[in-house]
Amino acid sequence: MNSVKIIIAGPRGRMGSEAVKMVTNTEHFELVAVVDHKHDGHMLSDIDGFHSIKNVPIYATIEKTLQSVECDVLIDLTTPEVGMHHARTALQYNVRPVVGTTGFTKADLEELDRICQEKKLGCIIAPNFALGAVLMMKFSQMAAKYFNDIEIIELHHDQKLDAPSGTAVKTAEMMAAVREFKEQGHPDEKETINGARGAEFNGMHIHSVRLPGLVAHQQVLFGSDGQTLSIRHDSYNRASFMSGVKIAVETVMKQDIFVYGLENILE
Ligand SMILES: NC(=O)C1=CN([C@@H]2O[C@H](COP(=O)(O)OP(=O)(O)OC[C@H]3O[C@@H](n4cnc5c(N)ncnc54)[C@H](OP(=O)(O)O)[C@@H]3O)[C@@H](O)[C@H]2O)C=CC1
Ligand SMILES: O=C(O)C1=N[C@H](C(=O)O)C[C@H](O)C1
Repeated sequence: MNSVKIIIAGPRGRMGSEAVKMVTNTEHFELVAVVDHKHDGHMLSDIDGFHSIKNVPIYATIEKTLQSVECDVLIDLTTPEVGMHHARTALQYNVRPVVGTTGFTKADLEELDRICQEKKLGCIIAPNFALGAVLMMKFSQMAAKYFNDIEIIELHHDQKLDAPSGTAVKTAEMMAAVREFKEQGHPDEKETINGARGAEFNGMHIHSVRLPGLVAHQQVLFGSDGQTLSIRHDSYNRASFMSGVKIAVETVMKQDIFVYGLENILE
């Protein structure tokens, strides 16, 4: 297999630094550059934590990176506005994006889908790369056919910028596709403190917990007459996401379509 030439945006981040490790430790992957708005012109080996990673240049912008190196795939782990710009630009340069960044709008996803169709290029956006989390979403979707009383509780570290999490939104979308619609809770319920019932999505409620010590966790609660069902997934570190990132990079090289969600590429 030819090696896949990869650029990573956000290499100093919690996820980006783990992705640098995964890519440089994978035989058929080659890290050819990174995008870091704060270290233009440096080498990755100049940065603490990356001293052993040689010959990887840093560019401040995606444009400069794509004009300077030849590459196949962009892995983006930044912020929603930056990630959207990176994905759109990568596709314009015929580079396939694998995006873990969350917080994209429906319009963002539709735009990327449109560009992929025009360019006949693959792009994978996955709100959660942990295989266990993908199963949690799929199991929740299965359960939502039979239990339409549902509450989602997602719990994350307190440095997270977006709420609800991308995973919670994706889970709610997957369940809404099969669930008989129901407005959750009592028809006359009133919040005495704003937000007490969480965010509302298609009649379901999503509760976002932020605490130091947590990494990424989600519980989907189903209720029915005399019974409840809880489906829970926990990520205790960022390495838990990397097998999914690796699969996404391998898959995006063989695809010429837009994919939203890792569940759509797993056997
Ligand atoms: N799909 C999945 O499985 C997962 C997705 N995520 C998502 O991934 C994203 C990143 O999460 P996390 O790693 O925890 O966040 P971090 O804040 O740790 O990392 C984001 C990084 O992006 C950098 N950055 C910001 N702007 C730019 C830019 N213009 N160019 C290059 N780098 C830039 C930041 O640098 P600086 O701080 O110096 O500005 C920072 O190092 C989030 O959206 C999160 O929700 C997280 C975990 C799993
Ligand atoms: O910011 C995080 O940490 C995570 N973000 C993703 C999300 O928003 O769902 C995936 C995972 O939950 C970790």
